[in-house]
Amino acid sequence: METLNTIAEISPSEKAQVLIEALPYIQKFAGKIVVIKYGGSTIQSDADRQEIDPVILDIIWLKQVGLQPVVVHGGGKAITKLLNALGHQAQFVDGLRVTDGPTMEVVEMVLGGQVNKQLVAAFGAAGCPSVGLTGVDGNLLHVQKKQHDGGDLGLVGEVTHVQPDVLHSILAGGFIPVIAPIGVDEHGTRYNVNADSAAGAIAGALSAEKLILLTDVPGIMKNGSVLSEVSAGDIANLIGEGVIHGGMVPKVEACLEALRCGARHVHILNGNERHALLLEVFTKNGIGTLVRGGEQTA
Ligand SMILES: Nc1ncnc2c1ncn2[C@@H]1O[C@H](COP(=O)(O)OP(=O)(O)O)[C@@H](O)[C@H]1O
Ligand SMILES: CC(=O)N[C@@H](CCC(=O)OP(=O)(O)O)C(=O)O
Repeated sequence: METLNTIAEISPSEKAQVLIEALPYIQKFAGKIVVIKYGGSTIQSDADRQEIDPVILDIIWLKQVGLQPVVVHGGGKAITKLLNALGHQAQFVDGLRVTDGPTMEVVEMVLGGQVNKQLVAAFGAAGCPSVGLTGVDGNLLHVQKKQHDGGDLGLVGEVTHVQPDVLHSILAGGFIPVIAPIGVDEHGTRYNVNADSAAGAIAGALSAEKLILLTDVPGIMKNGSVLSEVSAGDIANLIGEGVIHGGMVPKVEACLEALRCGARHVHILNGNERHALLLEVFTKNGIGTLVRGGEQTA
C-alpha cells in the first residue's frame, strides 16, 4: 500500500478524528506559555528554502489554538559561514564559541539582524505578526562574562537574571516574541549567549509550561537510539561517559536550568522532522527526549 503523504489522501472522518484527538491537549494548554528554541542547525536560509517553513507554521498553529509561543533562535551555522567568508576560523570549547571583539560584531549582525529578521518576516508572510528583539532590548537578558575551565571564551555571556516584562508586553499585544540570544551587562557591554542557555533561562523566568529545543537530531542519542526520557542524574553520567558532548552539552544544561527555575516540561526534538512540534504538543505519544529533574535513572 502506498504511504499516505498528504491530508488530501486521508478520508474526511480520519481528518475529523485528528482534530478531535487534539482537543484535550488544546484545552489543557490554552493560555500556557511554550518556549521554543529554534536551532540554527535546522533553520534554512531564505535562499535554500522552497516552501513556507513548517516550523513557523507549527508555531502559528500553537498560537491560533490559544497557547502563547515564545521563540528563541540560534544561528551558529550562519555565524560560522559569515566568519569563514571574512577569513576567520570559528573556534568552540564545549559547544561554546570563543568570541573575540570582531567575532562579536559578526555574532550581533547575524543573530540580531539576518536570522532574527528572516524569522520575523516569515511569521509576517504566513499571516502572524511577531516582534523580533535581542536580549539587550527591554533589559531582557542580564549577563556576566562566562568563566570556563577550558580557557578564556572572550565575550561569551552567562545569564544572571531575566527581566521578562518586555515579553509580557509583546504577548499581551498579540505578537509572538522572537528573541536573538545576545545579552548585556551592567556596563552596556553585549555578550554572545548560547541560544539553548538563553531559552532555558527565559523558560524558567516565564514559568513556561514547556521548553522545546528543536535541533538536528531526534533527541539525546546513545548507541544509535533515542533516549525517550532522561533525568538530571542520567545526564551527569552521560556527560561523564562522553555520550553527550559538543553542542548537546549546553542544551542539556539549559534543560536542567529551566526545570530548576520553574519550567514544567522540557523536550529535545528533531526540528527537521516535519511538524515535530505539533506531534509533541497535541498527540498522546510525545516524540524526542523528555528531560526530567531529579536523580532517578530513566
Ligand atoms: N548524545 C548525543 N545525542 C545527540 N546529539 C549529540 C549527542 N552528543 C553530542 N551531540 C551533538 O549535538 C548536536 C546538536 O547541537 P548543536 O549542533 O549545537 O545544534 P543546534 O544548532 O540545534 O543547537 C548534534 O547534531 C550532535 O552532533
Ligand atoms: C556562546 C555561543 O556559542 N553562542 C552561539 C549563539 C548562537 C547559537 O547558540 O546558535 P545554535 O543554537 O544554532 O547553535 C554561537 O555563537 O554560535
